[in-house]
Amino acid sequence: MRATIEVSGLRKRFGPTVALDGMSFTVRPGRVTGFVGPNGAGKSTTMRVILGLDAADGGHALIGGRPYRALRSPLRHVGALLDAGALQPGRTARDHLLWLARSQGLPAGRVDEVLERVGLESAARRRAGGFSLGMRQRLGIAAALLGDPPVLLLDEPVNGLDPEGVVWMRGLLRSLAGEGRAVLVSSHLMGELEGTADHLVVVGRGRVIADTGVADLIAAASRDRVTLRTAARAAAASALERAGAAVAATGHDALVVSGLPSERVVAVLNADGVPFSEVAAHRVTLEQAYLDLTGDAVEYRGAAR
Ligand SMILES: Nc1ncnc2c1ncn2[C@@H]1O[C@H](COP(=O)(O)OP(=O)(O)OP(=O)(O)O)[C@@H](O)[C@H]1O
Repeated sequence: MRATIEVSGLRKRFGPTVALDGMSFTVRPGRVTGFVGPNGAGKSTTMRVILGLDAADGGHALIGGRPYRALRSPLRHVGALLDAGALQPGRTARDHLLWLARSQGLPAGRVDEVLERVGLESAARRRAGGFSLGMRQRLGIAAALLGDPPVLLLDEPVNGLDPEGVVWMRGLLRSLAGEGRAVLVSSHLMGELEGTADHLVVVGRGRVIADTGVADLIAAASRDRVTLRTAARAAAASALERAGAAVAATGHDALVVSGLPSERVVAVLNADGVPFSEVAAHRVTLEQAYLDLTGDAVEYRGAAR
């Protein structure tokens, strides 16, 4: 089976609310694709439609070329973490996974493998009802991995994880993609995705705003941004603003200058006799690049009501 998710022209309304308005993108194997956008942009609805939990009004969503409902033994094709709270609190972690394996015709031997992979071996015989949110997330991931699927969909997997758990999750997602799986991860934490995702699908108001490599997005947003070190911050800022740049202070002797290439920044400062000690290319964070993309576009926020 091909390790891909293809979403094409999905439309979905909830009464007067347009949740999906022509959502289209492809998740490719061997990389982590971040799925991001403001609250209400349609991320969860898209994931639910991919997994056959919601029916779309139009368009289609395919896993390895087939709709979810046409998959036999779906856990072998796609693993999902949508709601880590959805488990029987009285069951032990191991029994929960054994029940799931049995119901899907998967070998019971997989249960101990996935418990080890998510670091829950020592808690395997404890009742899941007493698990912390982080442990529930790990158990949810274990369930998603039970069928060794080539495609994974994870909704906010770092939610509720402590810093150690976040580092662990990042490593796990990287290694799952390294094994050639297609990994789609929704998140609100851009800082997290910066260290994890190779690719980003940015959505707003039920459709795709940008479908881009993380490195390309950061490079594009960093273009014409320089960091300037100067003891004469006020004089530098006014000279550069007169030349058309936007200037922001980032430290007692540092400015970030946007809108002018570094050679122009140097020329403007020299022409005004403003001293400086350093002009360097500025690399924006993924969060800043994302805000550049979505921040000024009110139309991308929320769904039409
Ligand atoms: N079952 C439902 N009934 C009514 N409206 C719904 C339902 N599910 C989603 N919506 C609406 O559809 C739109 C898209 O919601 P969705 O949960 O897919 O967005 P999201 O991008 O996942 O948001 P968040 O980041 O807050 O999780 C929102 O306006 C939401 O209120």
